[in-house]
Amino acid sequence: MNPEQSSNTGNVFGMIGLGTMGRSLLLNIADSGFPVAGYDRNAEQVDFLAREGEAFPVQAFASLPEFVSSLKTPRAIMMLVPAGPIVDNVIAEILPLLEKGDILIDGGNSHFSDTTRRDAALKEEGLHFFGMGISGGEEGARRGPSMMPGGDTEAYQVMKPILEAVAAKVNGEPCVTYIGPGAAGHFVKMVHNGIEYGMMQLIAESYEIMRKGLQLKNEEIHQVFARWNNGRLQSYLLEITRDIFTYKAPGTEHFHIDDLLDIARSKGTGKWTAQVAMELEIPVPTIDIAVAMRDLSKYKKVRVEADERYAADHPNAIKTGNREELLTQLEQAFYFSMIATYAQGMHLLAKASVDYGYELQLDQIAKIWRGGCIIRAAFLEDIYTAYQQNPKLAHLLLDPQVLALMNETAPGMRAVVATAALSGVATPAFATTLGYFDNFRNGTMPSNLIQAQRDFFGAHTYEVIGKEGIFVHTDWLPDALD
Ligand SMILES: NC(=O)C1=CN([C@@H]2O[C@H](COP(=O)(O)OP(=O)(O)OC[C@H]3O[C@@H](n4cnc5c(N)ncnc54)[C@H](OP(=O)(O)O)[C@@H]3O)[C@@H](O)[C@H]2O)C=CC1
Ligand SMILES: O=C(CO)[C@H](O)[C@H](O)COP(=O)(O)O
Repeated sequence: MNPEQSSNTGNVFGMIGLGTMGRSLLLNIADSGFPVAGYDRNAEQVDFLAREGEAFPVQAFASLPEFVSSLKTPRAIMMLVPAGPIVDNVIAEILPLLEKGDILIDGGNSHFSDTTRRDAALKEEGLHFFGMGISGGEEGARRGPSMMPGGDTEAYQVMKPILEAVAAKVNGEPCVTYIGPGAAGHFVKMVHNGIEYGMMQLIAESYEIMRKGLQLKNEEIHQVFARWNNGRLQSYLLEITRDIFTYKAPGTEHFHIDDLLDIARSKGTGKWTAQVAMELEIPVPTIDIAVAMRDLSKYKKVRVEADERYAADHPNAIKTGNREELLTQLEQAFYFSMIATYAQGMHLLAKASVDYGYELQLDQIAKIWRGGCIIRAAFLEDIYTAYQQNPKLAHLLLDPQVLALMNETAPGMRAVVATAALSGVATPAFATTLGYFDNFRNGTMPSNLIQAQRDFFGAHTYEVIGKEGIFVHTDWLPDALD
């Protein structure tokens, strides 16, 4: 570290990585009147910022030492570079240029275990480090994202005025709050993305029911999503989906959605959510199936071959005399599944809070997700209210208002899953979510049989009703070895 470079004047904030997110967030911060600096290893990005930032208090640098020297001390620097080893490389490059007391923020989608490791290593160097999830995509970063900072509280207090100024606002309140110690911010952002995966899969399955099952045209599908988004299902993801179904590429007469290959890519946050949920033994099946279906989508060649071989025996068109009735049921099924997906995510957060010591306040997390982020939705207001009323709520589905909504929408959910299954329309996320719910509300699961089987073949022992905590073994075939 180099103590020669201390300065009480200069830019109050610096950004490393001037791509989609970094440039947009930096311009947002500059928009609020803070003098800022940006650095990228890519000269084109530096030029782009210099051009776009002409009207703002922004300086763009192609040299890391010059960038660091331009910052007021203690320095506040955020990295918005691709997650993984690149973050470690950037830290290694910048460390010799920093002083004790400087603040380094990782605003990317880093895995929370990397953040835990970096937090410990940078503390040793006398730096204040914090991991912060940012959501909202390019437009959110530029106009107002939802931000999930965790880790060093001292650093958060320094950054708070800037973060609150640039965050999205709901009812005048900023969509940013201190999330918790260590890697809490990145953990919460990861679960946000897991919920995002679940919601996107449910929307895709609704599209499948409409286009293949009901054979609706894109204009009609647009109308349905528009109607949903005007009601209780209102959400950012439905809003953009509605608009996707009106877009025609310049010079073409057809809808662009029909040109897109049906292979869904991913950067990993959904998979990490599913992996961690299994580690923590929290069921998040809607998120699991969303990850699995993105994986299945990649097997295009095999799917096409299977389609040709199986198609005749598995028609997709839904034979219904009443299209409007099915669309009403679909709206209910979507709301039911949406609630269950958020409930799974909140359940995971509650467990991680205990096991990892994150001290999460679920009401505050729901509150900052109401605006700016990709999973913002009218229903987040209900989640916020539920955890405000009962911070110790064991599961969102036990909240009385949420319970009433689940009961009201369950008939539509059952009708959609049954109709789709009988017609051969693939709705794995809807079906899985219903199965999750039906076992969640099941006081006597058939798991006693699994225990009997485990004990039969492996002498794994089991508990007896009324004697929980005492494990016994039975010789299930007493005469077999005689
Ligand atoms: N895009 C989105 O909607 C969202 C992204 N995120 C997360 O934010 C982070 C950034 O994403 P995004 O802005 O989309 O990524 P981009 O790829 O658009 O931008 C990353 C920038 O970082 C630069 N970079 C890479 N390595 C270095 C380095 N060693 N030193 C300096 N600059 C470097 C890249 O330059 P080069 O072109 O040379 O590689 C590029 O300009 C990721 O972790 C992402 O997961 C979070 C929320 C939303
Ligand atoms: O964090 C985000 C939004 O909240 C990013 O857009 C994220 O990269 C999307 O995930 P994936 O690329 O895996 O679909």
